[in-house]
Amino acid sequence: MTLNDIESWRTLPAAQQPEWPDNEALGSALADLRSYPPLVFAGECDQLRGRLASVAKGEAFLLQGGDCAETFVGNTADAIKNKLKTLLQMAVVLTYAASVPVVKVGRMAGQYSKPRSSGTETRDGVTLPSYRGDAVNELAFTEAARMPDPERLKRMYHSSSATLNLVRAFTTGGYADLRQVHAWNQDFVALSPSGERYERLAAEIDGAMRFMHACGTDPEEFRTVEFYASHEALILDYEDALTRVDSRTGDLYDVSGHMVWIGERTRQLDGAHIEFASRIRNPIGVKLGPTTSPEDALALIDKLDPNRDPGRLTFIVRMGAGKVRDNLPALVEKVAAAGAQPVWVSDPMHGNTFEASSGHKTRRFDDVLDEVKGFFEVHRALGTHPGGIHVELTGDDVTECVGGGDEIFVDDLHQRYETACDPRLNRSQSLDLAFLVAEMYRKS
Ligand SMILES: O=C[C@H](O)[C@H](O)COP(=O)(O)O
Ligand SMILES: C=C(OP(=O)(O)O)C(=O)O
Repeated sequence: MTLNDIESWRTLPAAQQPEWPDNEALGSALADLRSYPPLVFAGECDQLRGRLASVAKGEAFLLQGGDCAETFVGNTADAIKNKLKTLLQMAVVLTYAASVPVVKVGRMAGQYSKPRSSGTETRDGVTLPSYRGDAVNELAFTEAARMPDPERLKRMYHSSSATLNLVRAFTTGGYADLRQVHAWNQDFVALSPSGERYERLAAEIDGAMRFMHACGTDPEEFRTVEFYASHEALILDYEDALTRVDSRTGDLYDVSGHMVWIGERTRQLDGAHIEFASRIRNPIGVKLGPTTSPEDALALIDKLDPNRDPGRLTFIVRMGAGKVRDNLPALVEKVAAAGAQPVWVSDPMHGNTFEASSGHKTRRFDDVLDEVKGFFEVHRALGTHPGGIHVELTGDDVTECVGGGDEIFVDDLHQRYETACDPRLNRSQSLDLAFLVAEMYRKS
């Protein structure tokens, strides 16, 4: 393969791309990006594909989560640590309570662009381009802020690099050591019912580890955590500029993240995004919304995973709590009958968004839970593996989704509504979800 092989997407329609006002400035930003070092190593992408192959075979569970939209100003040490801590706590709950190895993938270090329902936003009679993520423009509602600026693509690279650097330090430098299982919860235990529940589980894990230590076993695996980065491959110019030929194999890898996914709005079979994804060797996710037909799913498999490589393709199902039980079975059945074995993951967020009476875009925790339940029920009935969850969450105590054990009401939403795009589960709601999913997993 040569870098020319990645360019085939350019001849096809590419949905949801920014309208850059200055092509010369875009060209210059892309040239800089092409000269930058990779953010991840192709070998790590292969390793993740191996882990996802275990998920596809029913031997592990995928936990994928993070912000709806990362932002440059929100990319602080505390925010990264809190998100990572939340994901580690969820993983511990799932690993211990469901007794299943958990593959940990952040929606982090690259989640800077957003597809939008409408290209423009109108407020008080003023219409401006929609916010498309910090990689493109700014959230502030002014003409200057909403103007796409390709220099932002370089900031996306640098912010992703900084996040990855800290995440790698935390996950290999001692912070993620399983002996810290209590420490991750210290600031939280007294604050929420799920924090207390977690504390009890952490005490059991502590006991088990002391027992193993006393027996002379102190596995190295407890000291570090394997953690991967993923984001939506939305802005194809950026992903293209970060694609490299792997010197080991000669294959193409998008080294902007370990795993990338194609969203519900850009997964057209004859579109540029699927073409781009078909050319790279990274593990690929594709969102499947409620209108997906079995034929769509099979065609996606033929295009993206013609060799039926377990771990190559993850279907991220986001149908909505009211639809998943009706629409998912035909997909899973036909895909299995065709001999394919993608990873099946539930995204219980994107099909359950609504506008609250307060005007905030929100989601009900109960709907989120119900969609995951429906997803598990379908797989249980068909004898297939409910491979994981994909969740929009933050480690901060925001008030963006209603419900949860530490209940948030519509009237609370204004208190800490901080997302740049869609509502995320806060830390308490995320842990609640992990406990409930662990129960479902055990039963299935
Ligand atoms: O995260 C997903 C989409 O980008 C988001 O739901 C789009 O939101 P919109 O419908 O407000 O454009
Ligand atoms: C845009 C997203 O989701 P979907 O493509 O499923 O709407 C997302 O996950 O950020």
